Amino acid sequence: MLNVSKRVILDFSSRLCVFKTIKISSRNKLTSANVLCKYYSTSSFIAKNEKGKKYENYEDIPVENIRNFSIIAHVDHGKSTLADRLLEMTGAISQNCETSQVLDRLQVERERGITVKAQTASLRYRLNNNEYLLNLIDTPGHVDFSNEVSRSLAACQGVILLVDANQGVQAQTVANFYMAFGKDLVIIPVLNKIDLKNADPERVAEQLKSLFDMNEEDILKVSAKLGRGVEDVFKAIIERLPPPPVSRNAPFRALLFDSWYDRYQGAVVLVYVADGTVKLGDEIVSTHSGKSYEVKNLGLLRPHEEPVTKLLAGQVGYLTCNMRSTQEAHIGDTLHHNNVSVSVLPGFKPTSPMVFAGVYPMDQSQHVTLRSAIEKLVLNDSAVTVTIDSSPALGQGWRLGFLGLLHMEVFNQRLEQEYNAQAVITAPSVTYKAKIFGEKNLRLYGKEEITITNPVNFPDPSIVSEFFEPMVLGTIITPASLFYHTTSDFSFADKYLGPIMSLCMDRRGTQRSSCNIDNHNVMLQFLLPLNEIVVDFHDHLKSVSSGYASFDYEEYDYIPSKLVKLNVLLNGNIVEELSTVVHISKAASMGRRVCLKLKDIIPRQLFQIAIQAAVGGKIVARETVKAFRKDVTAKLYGGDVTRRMKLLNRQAEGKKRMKMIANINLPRETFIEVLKR
Ligand SMILES: Nc1nc2c(ncn2[C@@H]2O[C@H](COP(=O)(O)OP(=O)(O)OP(=O)(O)O)[C@@H](O)[C@H]2O)c(=O)[nH]1
Repeated sequence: MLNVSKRVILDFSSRLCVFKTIKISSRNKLTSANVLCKYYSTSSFIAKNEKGKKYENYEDIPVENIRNFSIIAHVDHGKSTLADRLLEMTGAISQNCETSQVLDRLQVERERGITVKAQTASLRYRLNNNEYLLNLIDTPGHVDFSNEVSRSLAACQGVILLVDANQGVQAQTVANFYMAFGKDLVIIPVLNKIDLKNADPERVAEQLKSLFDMNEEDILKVSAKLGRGVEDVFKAIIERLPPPPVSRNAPFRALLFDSWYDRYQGAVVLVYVADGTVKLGDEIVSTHSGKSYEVKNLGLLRPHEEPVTKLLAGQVGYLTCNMRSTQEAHIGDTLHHNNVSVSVLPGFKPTSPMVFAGVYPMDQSQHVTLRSAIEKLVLNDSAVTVTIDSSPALGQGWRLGFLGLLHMEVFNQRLEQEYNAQAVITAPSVTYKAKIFGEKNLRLYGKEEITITNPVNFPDPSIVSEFFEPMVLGTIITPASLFYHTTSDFSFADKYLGPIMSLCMDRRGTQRSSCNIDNHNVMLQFLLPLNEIVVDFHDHLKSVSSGYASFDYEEYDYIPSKLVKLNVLLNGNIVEELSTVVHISKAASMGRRVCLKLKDIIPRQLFQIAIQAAVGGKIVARETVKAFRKDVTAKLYGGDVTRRMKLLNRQAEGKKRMKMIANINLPRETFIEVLKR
């Protein structure tokens, strides 16, 4: 029966279908009895250990007293704040701890107020005289980091689905719910921020009931900020979540689900011990690479590193074993003892980068520094793909693949802040495909269908029979009022709905479905070209909806599309780094916008700069940056007009020479800025 609901999720690309099917099946008592009850269940898993026993070591805590869980939520719904409260209430951090959001350790996370990297903390908690080890895995909320969420869930048996009681269910909440539901995890629904004046927990609970078939009595209401109701969260974790399904007597095997780089220890890997025990000095093997290592350090994160001598089944902890290169710590790998065969744990679907951009050193003398910074950062952020690239203007560099634009910006910021490496990042582009024809061309490319990750490699359209571009299925949740004109006819009339629809249409979107999730909120689904949403779609959506609409997307497919390469020319020279691939219908408007943007960004120089946008040989837009005028005749006191002309002619000649040899300096931000609308 579990398979019924899982298949439903896989079979239907539209989430709306999923909602309906789950509802139908639960009505038919198909899933309600077996699947849905998992997160409604209040049957106790409380361990029957000796009452009142306090364990001295983590090793003494039996598997029945371990719970592995994650907090998932839409961005800013309060995951990190709730994590702070859980840490405080278990004594892992002190109550007057200066820095809030303890698990948001990166500088970029604190500055931007977002979680980028999933963090872990092992908490000791006492309930009814029993001591428990609760492993909390904090996850990021932004859609660009959903790979971190999915990895964290692999080590968990349940999740806290946190929803802001003021904002209600958002697009990411829906995505997160289905991610956890698809993995068959126990889901504890928690409404947060009930202290807010505008909080409406009843309305949000209704949304959870109507969208996910949840029971009113299972929904917890808390204020993570004030700590109100947080005790109930602990209780629910212990009572509703099962202990990890592991065996301490079986041979050791562990899932490697995260890693980071430490200057002194090399790669530190985070593991979930699925069976057996691993001790300091043990010889372990990576199933992925077949390499063997000696275990050097073991420990739990509380959330600071606390060394232990062994890690036991059910525990989540860190391990170092002299893994040096970035490739060695393979996310999703199974580690086991040398010469002991074990079955491999299910890994993860490799994440595919959505956005590609060139990364170059500010000048070639910084190449080595930047290379080592990228290598180290990639170890912490395995979603980034790296290939070597070079550009006539920027020299030797790399082409990096990211999960989205925020991911790219965060990567760049981390390069600067954590590794002091300055980089120039070129205009981001998505991956296109093209079908080549002609025997000679097929021989040249070696295959019929080629992938284009860099506009520089855009093939000549005369040898291409068809181009393809990637599409995504976008889900938007926005407030809207429902007005009934007559009993049989109704229509939406709302100040946000219209602008959102036109934004999606403008981005070449096609509407797939719409449904109202309660009397105030509508969920829309659009098929959108990925290229149209990577750069600034989210910002525009927020601005047309006064910040209320939320957006999430999932990969869809490649569809045939009329694509062209838009070149940017400065004084007649193509600047390849600014080239983009666009839909033919957008070439002229995009060209105009890019030219206008460049006109604003490029500083005025002593000579005139012609900015042009061209498709093939056709100029589609042009702007001019006027030269600075220097009054070379200022020092003349009267005198003959020929003297004046002589000075002006000399100046004109100088300018002409300068234009020919001029190397126009573009500010670093240019490459990303020009693409924003
Ligand atoms: N009033 C009120 N504010 C809260 C509560 N919980 C969190 N906040 C505030 O909501 C904002 C976002 O909280 P975070 O904990 O950073 O949210 P998050 O979900 O971790 O955000 P991301 O890491 O970006 O996904 C912060 O300003 C918090 O102070 C609450 O219970 N009540």
